[in-house]
Amino acid sequence: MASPQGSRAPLEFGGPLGAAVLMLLLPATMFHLLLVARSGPARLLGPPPYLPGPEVLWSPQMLLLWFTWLGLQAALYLLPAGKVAEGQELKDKSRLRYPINGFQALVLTALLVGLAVSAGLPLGALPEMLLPLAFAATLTAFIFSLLLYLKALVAPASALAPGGNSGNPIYDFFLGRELNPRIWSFDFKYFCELRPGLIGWVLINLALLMQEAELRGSPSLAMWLVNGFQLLYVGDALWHEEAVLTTMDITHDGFGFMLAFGDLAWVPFTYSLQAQFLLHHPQPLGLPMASVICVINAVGYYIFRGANSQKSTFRKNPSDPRVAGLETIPTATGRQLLVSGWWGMVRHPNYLGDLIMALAWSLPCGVSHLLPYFYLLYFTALLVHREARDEQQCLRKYGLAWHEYCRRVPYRILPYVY
Ligand SMILES: NC(=O)C1=CN([C@@H]2O[C@H](COP(=O)(O)OP(=O)(O)OC[C@H]3O[C@@H](n4cnc5c(N)ncnc54)[C@H](OP(=O)(O)O)[C@@H]3O)[C@@H](O)[C@H]2O)C=CC1
Ligand SMILES: CC(C)CCC[C@@H](C)[C@H]1CC=C2C3=C(CC[C@@]21C)[C@@]1(C)CC[C@H](O)C[C@@H]1CC3
Repeated sequence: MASPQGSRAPLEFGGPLGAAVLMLLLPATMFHLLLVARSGPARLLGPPPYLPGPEVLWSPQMLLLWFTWLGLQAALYLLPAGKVAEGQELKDKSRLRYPINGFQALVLTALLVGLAVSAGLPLGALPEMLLPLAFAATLTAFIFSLLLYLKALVAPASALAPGGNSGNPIYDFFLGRELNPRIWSFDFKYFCELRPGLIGWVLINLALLMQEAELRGSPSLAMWLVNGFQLLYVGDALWHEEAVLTTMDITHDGFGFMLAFGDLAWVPFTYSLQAQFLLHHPQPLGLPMASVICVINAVGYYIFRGANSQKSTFRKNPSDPRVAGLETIPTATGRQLLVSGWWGMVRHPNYLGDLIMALAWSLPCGVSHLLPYFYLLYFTALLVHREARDEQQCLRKYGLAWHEYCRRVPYRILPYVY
């Protein structure tokens, strides 16, 4: 089948075989991590301590809890709080509208959870429920992706994504066929990208901190750091929610298993791995080392936020005094590319900042185990692959001007190395 533009889009992620392997490997990896994080040896590459049977994974109560969580986040999404933003222009020249109230959703969730805990909700019991909850999230992702695939069968061609319409059902199920699947104004991809998973990640971290306090009298310094750093990251993402409207996930990728599983299951249950590890493997951390780690996180955040804000300020208004003095390359599309400031240092300064923060999230867990460094390893692979995909898209968009940018800024993520 031809892509919506009329020409075949190149297959990504290793084509149908790659997609099939990833659909098995990603959930298996997530369950492996959940199991080994609580095991004594906590070996990333060793076998899991046991294979959980259906009685451990399947629980109607946990399924209900999971749907209550999704329902709460959906209700907060629909609250008429905050502004409404327009997305990028679509092929038919229209623009979709999106509510920008993710930060309010985070604050309201915190208030509701605070109230529930003071009324006796045992949040510290959540760590014991991670396996059945992760199973419920994975099942939801599979069923949801199937429904999205079926919905795309009746969607107009103009609603299809450039990538996930190869005609191969496995590949298209994985990548997602429809670009912005919606029911009325409820945008499924945008909702999933930022709300249930990211806020769920923070909530799981908090539950692990409370459980540690129950077990050991008070949370450890390492646990405080991991919770603080990751809360900053999630708070920042929701505060700058509008920026997600220009990411390739929203503008280019369809909504299929990759993003449904990534957003709903992978993010909350694997991104909380460091806090899971710390609950079961307490690590001594002195103030001098903690201070060094805080500085590393601050440097990473400074680069990440500086680069992201510089680009979004420039894209909104190139004459803004904060960016007007920067050097640019004109492109045939009428848009310009920044070639000085953060975007003159490497072609993806925001990825560099993100990776430095990833290192700071693992360091509180010490160096005795590889397991807490899983996020750093996975994230490096994800960003290297993502950078290559973005590069291809920019080459198609900007042609010669992109070649000129690559000549002027030769390094992709790490200056003088890569
Ligand atoms: N924690 C996680 O799991 C993940 C985090 N992230 C983070 O999310 C954020 C968004 O990442 P992502 O969506 O991948 O991409 P970017 O925010 O880096 O956006 C890439 C786009 O920026 C524009 N651009 C590239 N170079 C220039 C330039 N020199 N001047 C002006 N514009 C330029 C191009 O789009 P155009 O020209 O059309 O504007 C390009 O397609 C990043 O900070 C990343 O680290 C991303 C993925 C996963
Ligand atoms: C499991 C798969 C291999 C890949 C799944 C990818 C998803 C987990 C990520 C794709 C893009 C993401 C973005 C973010 C979180 C992870 C996913 C959903 C952010 C929201 C993280 C915070 C940043 O400030 C913005 C990011 C946008 C992209």
